[in-house]
Amino acid sequence: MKDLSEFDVKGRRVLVRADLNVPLDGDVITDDGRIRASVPTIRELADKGARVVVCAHLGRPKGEPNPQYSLAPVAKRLGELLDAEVVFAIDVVGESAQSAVKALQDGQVALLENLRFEPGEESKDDALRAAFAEKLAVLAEVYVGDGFGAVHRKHASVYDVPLLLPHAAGRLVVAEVEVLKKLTDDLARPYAVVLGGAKVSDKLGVIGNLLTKVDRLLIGGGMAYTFLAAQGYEVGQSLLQKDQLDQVRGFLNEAAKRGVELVLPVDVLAATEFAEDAEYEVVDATAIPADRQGLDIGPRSRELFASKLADARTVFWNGPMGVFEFEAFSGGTRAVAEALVQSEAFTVVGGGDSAAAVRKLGLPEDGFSHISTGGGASLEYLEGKTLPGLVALEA
Ligand SMILES: Nc1ncnc2c1ncn2[C@@H]1O[C@H](COP(=O)(O)OP(=O)(O)OP(=O)(O)O)[C@@H](O)[C@H]1O
Ligand SMILES: O=C(O)[C@H](O)COP(=O)(O)O
Repeated sequence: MKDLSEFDVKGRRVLVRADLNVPLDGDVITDDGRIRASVPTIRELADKGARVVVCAHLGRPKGEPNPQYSLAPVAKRLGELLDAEVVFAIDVVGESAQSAVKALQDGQVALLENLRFEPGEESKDDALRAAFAEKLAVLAEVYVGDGFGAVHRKHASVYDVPLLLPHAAGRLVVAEVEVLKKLTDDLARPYAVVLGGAKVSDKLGVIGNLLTKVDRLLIGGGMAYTFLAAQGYEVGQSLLQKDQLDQVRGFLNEAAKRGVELVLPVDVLAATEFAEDAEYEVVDATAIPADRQGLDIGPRSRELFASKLADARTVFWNGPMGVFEFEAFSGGTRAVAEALVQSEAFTVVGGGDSAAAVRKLGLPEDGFSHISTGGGASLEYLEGKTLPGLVALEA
């Protein structure tokens, strides 16, 4: 990948694809980690006199404008972190974007509205994506790929635009790849991977390959219920990926065959509803009442997971163990995070919400070897998949 210092950017329009997909409560950013992580590249370009055009996505608005997913609060926060004005375009490639870019002076920064307001961004139709990519590409003369959390997506701004413009990798992408490489090369064993979170269908896909690499796989969070259901247990109203039950049964067999220890929760906090103040009880993971949903792993599972992490020498963790945003259901995530902080292993946490959880729970960031901005992206990297955003930067 080309380094961005290989380009003379002074006076040139540089399109930076960042991952600014931060958690929001209304229009309040609850964790600005991904914005902070994007600052070094943007600042370096601005300091060198580039006219910096930042583009990014937020949430999954499905190809049409939706004020709930506007990047406006992110533009404000980015400006505060840069200590400079960030001009916000209220569309992606329309009049507002074009005039904002045209008006940029050397060293100034603009942020375009959410890329996913445009149907071309995520389209599986190559021609539609290419047409949108053209519109983005004309806004700039150079492309810098720095949205590590999105490099696993074959989206216009990640994959097609760098093929149209001279391109370089940003500082964040370079740093992330450097650390994650250590987890694919010569790693110290036992190697444990902890998976949780809510993007169950996305992340179940990586398990097949992970089983060829890890010694232990711990499954918590929203992921766990499809595994429990695959073993024939009732999971009530918990997150469940019904169409992937057969696939999960295959993983259970494969793990047994390969001697990979697959660790599932033995108890869960079963709540009456998805709410901060929901009533709940601790139940065996094999006996979740039909009208309840598991919102966190239970106390015995916390101990079990911590014990399985205690002697690991390499640990990768993606996805909270429960709905950590609700105090009552944050215990499992805290237990795993604390186990990693106490461990002497090489520990990597990946994912927007996982990293946010570490900070929200007040754990020291330097208690981990690396906190990655990528969840799905780092998992797919570890799985050995070729990632479209990296392929494009290497071209
Ligand atoms: N049992 C559960 N039921 C419902 N939601 C859950 C459960 N456990 C965890 N979650 C939710 O999972 C979300 C995080 O999942 P996600 O897969 O997006 O992780 P991530 O670390 O952000 O990774 P990525 O960067 O790929 O998005 C949190 O908002 C959390 O509340
Ligand atoms: O949160 C993430 O993992 C990245 O920003 C990618 O988002 P996505 O899973 O909605 O593509």
